[in-house]
Amino acid sequence: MIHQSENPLQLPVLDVSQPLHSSSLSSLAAACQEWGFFQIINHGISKDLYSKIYSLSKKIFCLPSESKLKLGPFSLRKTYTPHFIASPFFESLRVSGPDFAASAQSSADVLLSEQDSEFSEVLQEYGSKVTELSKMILKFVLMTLGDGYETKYESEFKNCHGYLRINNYTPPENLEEEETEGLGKHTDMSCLTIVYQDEIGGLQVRSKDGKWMNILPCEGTLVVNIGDMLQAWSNERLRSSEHRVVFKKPLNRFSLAFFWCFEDDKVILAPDEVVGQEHTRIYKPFVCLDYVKYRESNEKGRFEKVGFTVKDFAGVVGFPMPKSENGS
Ligand SMILES: O=C(O)CCC(=O)C(=O)O
Ligand SMILES: [Fe+2]
Repeated sequence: MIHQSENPLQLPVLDVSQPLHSSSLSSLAAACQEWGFFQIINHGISKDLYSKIYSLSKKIFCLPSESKLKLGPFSLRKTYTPHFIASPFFESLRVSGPDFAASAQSSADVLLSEQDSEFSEVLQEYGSKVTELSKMILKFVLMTLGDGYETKYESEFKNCHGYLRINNYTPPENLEEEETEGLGKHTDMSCLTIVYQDEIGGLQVRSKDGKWMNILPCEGTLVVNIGDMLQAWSNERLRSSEHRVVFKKPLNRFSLAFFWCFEDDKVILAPDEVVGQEHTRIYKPFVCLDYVKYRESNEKGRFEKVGFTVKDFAGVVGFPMPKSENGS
């Protein structure tokens, strides 16, 4: 394991083509507790695959808004998030697994006139690869909890599923204010998120004492972060950190975020051995889909805004359940 040399944030870089050595495991454990973020290399996703997705997606994002809104939040498919929902400068397209090809094709069929299967083929390839990566990384993350925890994979995580969000950021025409947000601070709802960012940069993670730290792009490196589902399941031994995207320069940014999540009907409850005898349970058990709905049913929560986190939803102390949950 090597460390990124750029300032300011030094996240460990995990070589996922190698078995995990004990020194790597301890830096990974420290990063998962302190930042909830780390990076991976030798992951098998080529720049060429990313570039193909980039150019095909750009064709879609360049279409007029009226066309894209056929997939918008008020349409049947709801796969497109237009500008001004998460931020004025952000739009995204969702592609769901495990049949990424079918999901991508159904969006392409609505938007693109010429029949072409390339978009769905490249997304299937990307989706399958990042799914396998998620499984492997999740096992590594479980190992950071201690000996024997990787066995929890089979009993707890084998029904996880993933979806991809293709994110397109367009800066304001006059970028006067330094650090205009392209995507406001939020935590991810997932167990794990894997992000392929381009060379523009702008991704930041918030430290425990509230400082924004840059996660600089580095060719061949993907960013991995822990999401709320794993934070709750691990009784906060793994951290789901707030992060955001800012424009440092007036340049477009393009990223692929893959969310690896528990199945909808999973009851998330930290196992006793994860909680440990000397700790108290921080979360009440909750059904995964209820949390997703809680976030999505609320204007502020919908786009993963802080204030609608898993702790607000299921934290044990002083966090009332939302109205729909307690029947009032
Ligand atoms: O664009 C990025 O790098 C991050 C995107 C992100 O945080 C998200 O989609 O949840
Ligand atoms: Fe995120």
